[in-house]
Amino acid sequence: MTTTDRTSAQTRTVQTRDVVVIGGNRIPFARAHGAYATASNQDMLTSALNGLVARFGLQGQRIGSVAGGAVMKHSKNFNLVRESVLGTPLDPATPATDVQMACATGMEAIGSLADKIRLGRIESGIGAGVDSISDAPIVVTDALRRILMEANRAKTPGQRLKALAKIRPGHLAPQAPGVNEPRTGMSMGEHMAVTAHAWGIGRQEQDELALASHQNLAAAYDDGFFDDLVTPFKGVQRDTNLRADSTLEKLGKLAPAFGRDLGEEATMTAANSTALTDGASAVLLGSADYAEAHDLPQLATFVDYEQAAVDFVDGAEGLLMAPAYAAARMLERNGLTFEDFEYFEIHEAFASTVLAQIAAWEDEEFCRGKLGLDAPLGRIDRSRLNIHGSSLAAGHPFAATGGRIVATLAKMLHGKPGKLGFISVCAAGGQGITAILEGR
Ligand SMILES: CC(=O)SCCNC(=O)CCNC(=O)[C@H](O)C(C)(C)COP(=O)(O)OP(=O)(O)OC[C@H]1O[C@@H](n2cnc3c(N)ncnc32)[C@H](O)[C@@H]1OP(=O)(O)O
Repeated sequence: MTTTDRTSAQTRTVQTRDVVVIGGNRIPFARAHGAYATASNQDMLTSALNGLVARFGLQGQRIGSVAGGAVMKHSKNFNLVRESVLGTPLDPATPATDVQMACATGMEAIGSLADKIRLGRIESGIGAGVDSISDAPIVVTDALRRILMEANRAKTPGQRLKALAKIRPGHLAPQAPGVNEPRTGMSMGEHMAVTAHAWGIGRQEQDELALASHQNLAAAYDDGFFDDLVTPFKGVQRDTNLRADSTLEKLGKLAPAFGRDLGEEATMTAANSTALTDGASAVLLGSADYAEAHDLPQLATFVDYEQAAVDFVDGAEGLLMAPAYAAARMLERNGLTFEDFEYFEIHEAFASTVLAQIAAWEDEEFCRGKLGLDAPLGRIDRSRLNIHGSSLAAGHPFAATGGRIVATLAKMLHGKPGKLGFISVCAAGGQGITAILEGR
């Protein structure tokens, strides 16, 4: 495709080209405070990158750019991705960028790299993400922070002691880490409980979706689908959250975890919500020329992606509903409808997130009033949804989920030229990303 890029000084023609997904890799995801309790973000990300390097023979190569990040990050990890790259056999001249867009971090990293490749700025890129709940940074009180900074600036031992002597027991209370929205103080789960209730999403359908996620993921592992996508880490072979033996009956007995103030109408449990998880993923992208020159597979084309954000603070919209808007804009731009897609990968932040997005796309009033369409956006064929499992079963190490999804979908589309796959990932802050892949 050719586009004209006008600047004040000159007019130049920009040649854009296909971006191909070459393949992905991740470590198995592990429930928080479990198998990876002593692993850091850097340990996990380095391991996921090393797996990718080994799989595609990238040793010694200078990759155009590595972009990625973590949602929960220690301040010492200001250059997390660069430090992780330096722990791999990639050429140390490979630049790296830390990206952050909450649970859409991995998708944003991959999407922005795809744009750079499309424009010819780089030939290859690795989009990556990692998160550790087990190693979440613990924040101290403002008062203690100020005292420690003063002690740090002290020029003599006496000054340092004088500063430290100001510490009082009350200053030592740690601030517990949490997945709360700063503007509302509510957790993601509590926000989603409000949205699920507003959309009338029932307990049974949430439990069914959760059960299907576990069954599909277990089947995919058993069929060997993940043999080339997941490398063992710390002796773990499969995602530790996966429960192949779940039943609808067991799920139906669980007490509500969120929205308890709704009483009998509370529907969200530990099983139909994602578990707190540790893990990392990485995806290799390139121009078709790069893939050909290095004799690398071309699983799918990364066609397009779209960000959206909603105003959830005033309650006008659900916190995790931004992908509803991104999808409408992205489909319109590409002249597509849901009927054109072979597969749908919708991140299961909660079962109700998936179901509320689907309900919104089918709802005439929402689509006319909020999306500005003449009719509902369309139906999603549920037999094509998350067919190899998703976050409810695999777990959701926030920034690593985008890479898991892109690698899974690209592999599903491989050998199906022209077939399309749809991705939706919601994120904290009322944000979200959707994307389109096309089989090659
Ligand atoms: C943009 C986004 O992605 S937003 C999403 C961001 N992520 C989040 O907000 C994380 C949300 N999740 C959480 O906070 C936590 O996982 C919670 C609160 C839901 C649950 O936490 P916990 O209570 O520690 O969960 P736990 O694993 O102990 O499960 C509770 C019970 O449910 C049971 N259970 C959980 N899943 C299943 C299952 N699939 N099948 C059967 N039983 C299950 C457990 O066995 C446990 O039973 P027990 O009490 O008899 O031992």
